[in-house]
Amino acid sequence: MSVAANDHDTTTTTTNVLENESDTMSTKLYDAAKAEAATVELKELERQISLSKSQASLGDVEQGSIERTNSSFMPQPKVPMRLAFGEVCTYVPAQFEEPGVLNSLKKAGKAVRSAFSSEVARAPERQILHNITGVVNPGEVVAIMGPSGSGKTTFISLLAGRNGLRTTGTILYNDQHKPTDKTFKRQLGYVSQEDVLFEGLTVFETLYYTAVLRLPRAMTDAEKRERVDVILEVLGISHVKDSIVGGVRIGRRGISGGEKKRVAIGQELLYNPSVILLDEPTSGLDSTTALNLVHTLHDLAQVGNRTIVTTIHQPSSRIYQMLDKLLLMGQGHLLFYGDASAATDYFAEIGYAMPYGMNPADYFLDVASGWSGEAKDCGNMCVGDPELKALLRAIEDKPHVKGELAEVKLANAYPAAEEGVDLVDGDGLKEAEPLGPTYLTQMRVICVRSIKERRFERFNVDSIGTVIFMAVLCGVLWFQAGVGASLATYKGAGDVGALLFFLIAFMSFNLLFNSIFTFPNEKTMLLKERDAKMYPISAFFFARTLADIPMDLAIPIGATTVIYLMVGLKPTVGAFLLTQVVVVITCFTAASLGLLLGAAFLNLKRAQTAATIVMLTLMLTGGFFVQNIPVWLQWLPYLSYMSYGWDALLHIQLAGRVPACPPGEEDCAMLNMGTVKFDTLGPQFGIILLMMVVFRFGVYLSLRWGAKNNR
Ligand SMILES: Nc1ncnc2c1ncn2[C@@H]1O[C@H](COP(=O)(O)OP(=O)(O)OP(=O)(O)O)[C@@H](O)[C@H]1O
Repeated sequence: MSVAANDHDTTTTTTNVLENESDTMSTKLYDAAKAEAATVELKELERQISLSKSQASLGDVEQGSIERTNSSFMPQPKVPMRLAFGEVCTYVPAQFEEPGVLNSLKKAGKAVRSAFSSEVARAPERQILHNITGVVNPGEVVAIMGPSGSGKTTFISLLAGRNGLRTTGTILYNDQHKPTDKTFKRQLGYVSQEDVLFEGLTVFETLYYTAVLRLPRAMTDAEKRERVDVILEVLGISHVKDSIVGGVRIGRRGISGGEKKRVAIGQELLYNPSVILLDEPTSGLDSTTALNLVHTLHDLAQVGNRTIVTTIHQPSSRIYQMLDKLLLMGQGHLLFYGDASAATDYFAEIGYAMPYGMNPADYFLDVASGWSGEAKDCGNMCVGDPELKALLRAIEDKPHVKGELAEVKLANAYPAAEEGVDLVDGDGLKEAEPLGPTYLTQMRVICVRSIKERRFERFNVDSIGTVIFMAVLCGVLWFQAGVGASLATYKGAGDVGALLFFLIAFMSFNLLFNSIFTFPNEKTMLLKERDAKMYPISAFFFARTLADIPMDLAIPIGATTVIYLMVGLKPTVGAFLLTQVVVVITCFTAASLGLLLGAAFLNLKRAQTAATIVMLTLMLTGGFFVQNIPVWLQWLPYLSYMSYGWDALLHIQLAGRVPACPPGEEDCAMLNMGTVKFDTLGPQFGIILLMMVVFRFGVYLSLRWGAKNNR
């Protein structure tokens, strides 16, 4: 069987690490029971695979060019979900809101004013969804169609609970779960329009890591791998399982656009959700690939009793025939909701008969665009289009309301479950929800995944090359400047002081500017995985911190060793080790500051600008360049971690080795070296470490609250 556990060299190490994790006794007992259940499920799967493969080959013959999918061997979701949405209206600000601090202050001011006034002041808004109502039953595939800008993405993201716009009306699953409920979100599979994938991972790794993060801890590693193989089979991407995803960021081509889309769908299918919501899964695909994909969705809905809603741009007539229900939208209005096969008759009834031989999907898009068959100056998207108004009037006069839509009114009557409040578990959802991976597993997977994802990144190679070049250049320029004889003069001591400042400044520059990339680059992935409640933000934070440690250690230690030997700094083991420790903790503090700026802005351009300003300020006030700082700015050097690092290095390398000062000029040796603030090393270490902890805590807070507001 092709889904038997395979050797995957790249993931074996991780697996071993993950397998070794020890849990508590009670968890083990629970796991054992679950594992038994999972084994039975897998055996059943194996039986179904062979059955369905023979059916699939029959299907190939029957359908000619259409490749039949093997979705029937996917395990069935435990709780079928009926989706009901009633009178959904959504509003956006009528005007673009200028981002920035000033605007935020203005908004805060307005909020305070309105809190004290009886009138509720609301900024002018534009309504983008108008009373969207309908019911989707388990086993159905509903296609949301409409011209560009008609509100498809807005609506499907509302169904997925991933849209923060002001919305009225009701969206309920099984008449009780709101899509935004934290406990329920995991039941929803949502595939967004953009492919949010790690470009540096292979297809198998992408799905495997998602499996470990999403599937119950009771499943063994082999079972998770088998599940991944099943998904690869179902989606027809087994042949690219060891290819990298690829993309612009890593500068490598990988799998095709259609394959990427299927990997994204696979990530959602892995945990076998009852509801799958897809935003334009067929865009960019050729018609046959698109047909195959819709065919797979259709199978998944029918075989597994899943509820599937997908937006679709311009389906071919063959795809259209495969849809169960059509939800047609035009400028945010619901134009039709019901059996896709009944749409043509309905539009003919209200005076919009489809011309003979036309693809119904094309015709409905024309109708929804307010197209009357003649070209207009403003194209087909005129606001207040008279044709669209006429259509809406005709629909209002003779609505296509089936009996089940009346049920939505009932759904409206249900009190919506408040977020965070325990659900009345009428459909057994809670019993169906097994324990996810442990915190330690989450951290390990995110950490290993980050290290693997970055294996293609050029900037690592570039930055190592830059550091080695600069270290050798320093060694040449200050060659043997640190030997005892050179230190016999104030000038010689000053030279070494300058080198030590350069060492601290250069090393921390390098790490700070490398680390500001971390979070802006992973922002979309973090938001996606956070939305799916895959792990707490702290697991991501600790894992990313761990993943950075090898590089953050290797670069400074390597460069400092080269410089130390070439310059001939203090030749004792103690001094060498202390110098390394000072450089490393200063670099960690700089990296923490870089992470903080990246996490606070989550926007590379702005983070880079902020980093340049902060870094230059810290450098100028670090004590080397300016000694007579204006009184009102004299607090600044105390914020410069560079000044503490440099101070510590001066102490280690020069204390007691420079010539004695003439009477009355006790500070002469440090004349060009700022002011040595402490006679011992402890306070410098303490302050740098404290700064590091504060910056890291800031990173955590920024990720926790910042990510939500940076969509
Ligand atoms: N956050 C927002 N702020 C302002 N306007 C918005 C916002 N979200 C959606 N809109 C507006 O709502 C309307 C519907 O947008 P939506 O993206 O849902 O359309 P769509 O049918 O998915 O379009 P397309 O097929 O081109 O993706 C558009 O006019 C869009 O400009």
